[in-house]
Amino acid sequence: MRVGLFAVGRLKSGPEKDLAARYFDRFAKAGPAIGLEFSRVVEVSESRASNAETRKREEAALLQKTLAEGSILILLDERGKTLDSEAFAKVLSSYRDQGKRDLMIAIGGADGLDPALYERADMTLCLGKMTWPHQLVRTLIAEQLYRAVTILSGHPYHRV
Ligand SMILES: C[S@@+](CC[C@H](N)C(=O)[O-])C[C@H]1O[C@@H](n2cnc3c(N)ncnc32)[C@H](O)[C@@H]1O
Repeated sequence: MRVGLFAVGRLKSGPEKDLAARYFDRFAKAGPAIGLEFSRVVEVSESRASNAETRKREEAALLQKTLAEGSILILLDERGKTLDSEAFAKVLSSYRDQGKRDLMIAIGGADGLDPALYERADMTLCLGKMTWPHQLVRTLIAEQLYRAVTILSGHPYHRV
């Protein structure tokens, strides 16, 4: 199963971008052995429309364009479902075992994500009840993807 990320908001070169890239790279190297491949990071600029509803709708349209048919869509949202790392790993392996080909994880911009996406989404995932800036969210989810691979492959990176 191919796993990708859609992010509203571009990361400038710098430590946040480097750290996220480091975990995506580790995921890309370790994932194929257990049937998880890194597909891509799609980042789009925040819409410049004058009201939040329009901005979110425009950003959602860009996300919809990137979704392959039948893709699993996971939205990141502080009001979503909280999972521990083992449970998140199980979610990924369960979609993989169902034969899903693509999974996309989406991070919203300053306004959050468009309500229509919540109807389309397979899951809304919370990375803690506090609100994080999108730059940090990218690194957090990249690390959890890599951690999930280590959990599923029995690698000692993950210890409890
Ligand atoms: C700065 S936040 C936007 C907050 C916005 N006020 C909202 O209501 O969604 C940017 C994005 O980061 C992600 N995000 C921030 N905190 C999060 C958390 N605790 N768990 C999951 N995703 C989070 C979400 O995708 C959110 O759309």
